[in-house]
Amino acid sequence: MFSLFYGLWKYMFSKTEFHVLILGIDKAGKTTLLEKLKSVYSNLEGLPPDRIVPTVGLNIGRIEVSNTKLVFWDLGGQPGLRLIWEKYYEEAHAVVYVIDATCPSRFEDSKSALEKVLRHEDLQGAPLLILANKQDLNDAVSSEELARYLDLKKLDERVYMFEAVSAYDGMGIKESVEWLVEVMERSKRTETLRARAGGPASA
Ligand SMILES: Nc1nc2c(ncn2[C@@H]2O[C@H](COP(=O)(O)OP(=O)(O)OP(=O)(O)O)[C@@H](O)[C@H]2O)c(=O)[nH]1
Ligand SMILES: [Mg+2]
Repeated sequence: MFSLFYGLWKYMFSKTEFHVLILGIDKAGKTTLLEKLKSVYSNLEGLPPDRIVPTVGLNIGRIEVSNTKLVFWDLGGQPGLRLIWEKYYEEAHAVVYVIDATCPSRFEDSKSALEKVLRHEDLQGAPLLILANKQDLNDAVSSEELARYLDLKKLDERVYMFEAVSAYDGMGIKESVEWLVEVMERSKRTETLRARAGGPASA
């Protein structure tokens, strides 16, 4: 009996936890963004940019926003490491796709890597936030320009947004996180993941 009440109590009062996958090609600024998120939303001081090295494994960052826990998974974007991305798709509630907005010569690479992500069936229905990063630099293209450059097809049914950010000065970070929380809370994808984990289909 106690365990039944405890289970119910835990279900009602424990905070929802969402998994957010941070993807993008190498040097887009994913890890710098993760460290910025930690600095903005937790007491922990994130690593300064000059101490961040290219990612080979997985970096994890946990933050809390109102009553919601977010767990960010940051993976390496070098070509040989992109094969690992799909191992994390099944458990992800949403995807943040980071693009270096100052580097048009790599937009094509970014676009094809993103299209491959979107084609994967394990990510069906996952909300997508595309970040035009490095806005602190003069030559960064805006989020609208980036959207035009990418000209993504296949976004039809997906909930998505483009946002201009800077992982250095924090521009656009709060708007991004607010959007993510809002869409994940009411996404069909979240219901599906909850049902798979054995919880009620909606809360
Ligand atoms: N000016 C500026 N530079 C940035 C910003 N974000 C990242 N950088 C720089 O871009 C470079 C790559 O940043 P990382 O965070 O390591 O990139 P990444 O996407 O994690 O790269 P991989 O781990 O190799 O996939 C570093 O020199 C960063 O300091 C930004 O918002 N503004
Ligand atoms: Mg990295």
